[in-house]
This record gives sequence, C-alpha cells and structure tokens, in this order.
Amino acid sequence: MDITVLREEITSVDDQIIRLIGTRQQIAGRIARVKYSKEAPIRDEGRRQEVLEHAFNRAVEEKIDPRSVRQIFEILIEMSEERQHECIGEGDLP
Ligand SMILES: C=C(O[C@@H]1C=C(C(=O)O)C=C[C@H]1O)C(=O)O
Repeated sequence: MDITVLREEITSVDDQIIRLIGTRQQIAGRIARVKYSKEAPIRDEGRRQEVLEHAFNRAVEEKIDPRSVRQIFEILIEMSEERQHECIGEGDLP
C-alpha cells in the first residue's frame, strides 16, 4: 500500500476529529447558556470525572492507550470550559 494513500486516510480521520471537536464545543456553548440561566457554575467536578472515566473505559474497550485518551479528554474539557466562559461573557481569550 502506498504511504500517500494511507496519509490521506489519516488526514480524513483528522478532519473528522476536528469537526467533532467543533460540535462538542457548540454543545458546550449551549450548556453554558443553561447554566447561566440557573446561575450554576461552569465547572462541574463530578461530571468531569464521569466524562474522564467514560473516555478511559471506552479506550480500554477499543484497545487504545487509556491514559493518553484521558489526557486528550482533559484538554477537551479545558477547551469546553473556556468556550463556556466566553459564551457568558467571562472569557479572557484575546
Ligand atoms: C459541559 C459541561 O461543563 C464542563 C465541561 C465538561 C465537558 O467538557 O465534558 C464537563 C463538566 C463541566 O466542568 C457540563 O457541565 O456538562
């Protein structure tokens, strides 16, 4: 198999991952508005742990390194909390 074709496959998967991250961020923005209307804090430690545990367990099932997957999800959660702060006008991104 030609490496160029395989790299095109990887690029296609990367594009899907980025699109899904965008979708996750949009949903986070909608959650921010619900929290704002209820005066609830953006960070929910219990839910964070639930998301991280779910990602870890799914990675185990998929036979991919669960610790690395967990790290990726820690970054995704940070990004979504940042987005939520932006949505309710508390962000500090430039
Ligand atoms: C999206 C939420 O807000 C925050 C972000 C989370 C996430 O990105 O998965 C999880 C918990 C919260 O700290 C939520 O509360 O569900």
